[in-house]
Amino acid sequence: MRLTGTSHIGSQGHLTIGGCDTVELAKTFGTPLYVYDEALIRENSRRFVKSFEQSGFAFQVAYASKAFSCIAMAQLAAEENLSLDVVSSGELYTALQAGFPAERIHFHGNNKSEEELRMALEAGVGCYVVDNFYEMALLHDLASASGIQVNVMLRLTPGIEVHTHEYISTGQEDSKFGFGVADGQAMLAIRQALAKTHFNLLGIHVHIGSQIFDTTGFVEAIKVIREFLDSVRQETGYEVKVLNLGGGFGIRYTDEDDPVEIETFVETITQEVAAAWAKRNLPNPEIWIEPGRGIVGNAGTTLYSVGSIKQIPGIRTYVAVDGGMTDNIRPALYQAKYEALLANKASMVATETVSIAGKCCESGDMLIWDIDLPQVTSGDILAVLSTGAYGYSMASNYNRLRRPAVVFVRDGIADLVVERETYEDLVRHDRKRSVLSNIV
Ligand SMILES: Cc1ncc(COP(=O)(O)O)c(C=O)c1O
Ligand SMILES: N[C@@H](CCCC[NH3+])C(=O)O
Repeated sequence: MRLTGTSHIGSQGHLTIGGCDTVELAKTFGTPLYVYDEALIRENSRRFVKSFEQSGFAFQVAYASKAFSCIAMAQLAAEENLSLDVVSSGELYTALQAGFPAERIHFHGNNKSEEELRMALEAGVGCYVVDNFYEMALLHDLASASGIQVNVMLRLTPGIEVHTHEYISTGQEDSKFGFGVADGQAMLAIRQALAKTHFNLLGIHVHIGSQIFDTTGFVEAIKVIREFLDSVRQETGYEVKVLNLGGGFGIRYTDEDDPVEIETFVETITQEVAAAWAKRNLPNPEIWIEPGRGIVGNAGTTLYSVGSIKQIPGIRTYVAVDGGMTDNIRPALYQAKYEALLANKASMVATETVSIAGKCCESGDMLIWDIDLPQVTSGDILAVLSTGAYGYSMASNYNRLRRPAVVFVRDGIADLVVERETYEDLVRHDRKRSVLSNIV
């Protein structure tokens, strides 16, 4: 197991993150608890930014807030001079509450509603990544009614298959996202967008999928884009100012994962684009990317308390924790694998193989199958690593569990940035029946 960022095993044999003893964090804030290593979020952000700076390209690194959105995270992204990708009015609202500069917000999504677009227009969002013809017409009607000009990108489906889970693969032709390149929809979309007087067409966007380990898909996508843009230039004379290559940069969850480094992703992308644009005899475009997982994934750790332990002799030991699919749906949804350790026994050697079960009423609510741990006893604190992306953001109240709290840790200080939900929160929107039935 490799600990990342500021995580290490402290003198008491406890897991510490950001200078904080995680066993103490569990006592102070309760469990389950999401703990974020602030220094590592900043380091990941800076590695993306620095790699672009070294490339000489004009660029924007937009943090994809779907990976983990809360006010504190938007503040941190703003401090790191990142842009922000939002995909709903909820993510937009969160960013605005954090004081994130609207002009650095990019609005995504395959079904933005009129209400959401109005909210974005009012806020002065910096760019709309238009996904389909319905949205194009709606956005233009709203922009022209308000008499404003909006920056637009068109999301293309490049027809690329990447090696990742089918639920998080998005670049293939048969996808709900974007205008297909192969079927001619993308060319039609460019023509329509160019004809819209209230659009400033900045360029095109592609996002081929998530948790991608190598650069092949990006290289293929750039090739498809180059050929497409050559035809666009020939047919319309239009040339992009900005190329948005999306997110998807994979991280290491277990030893089975071997993603290339952030620097390699950025170097490959910039070199491929530079080579392609040199062939086209054109000055380099600006490049935008949208990493989510690559910024927060390995910076998050979830702490749980161990409760019941069930031994089925000769078969398996189930170690149940006080969370599960409600705070991390990824194992159930994508068969995602994680590493974990006992935070209070972090320097002890593993002596048994157990499986970590969640507390929900679903047999599929298993966080980890077959993990080697020191002798586990009820009351131990289990730390599941690399849960920073798509954990809290995909959390639910299934079985009426309360969503956990989130703390940012840094230099020995723990900052509570999202409170644990209360029982009152759970019934806040419930209403008692106002019409009583007379059926007895
Ligand atoms: C359009 C778009 N941009 C960015 C991302 C962020 O992806 P990741 O967290 O894999 O970097 C996603 C999610 O896959 C996405 O759909
Ligand atoms: N939720 C997915 C990533 C989806 C990215 C959104 N396009 C995951 O946990 O891996």
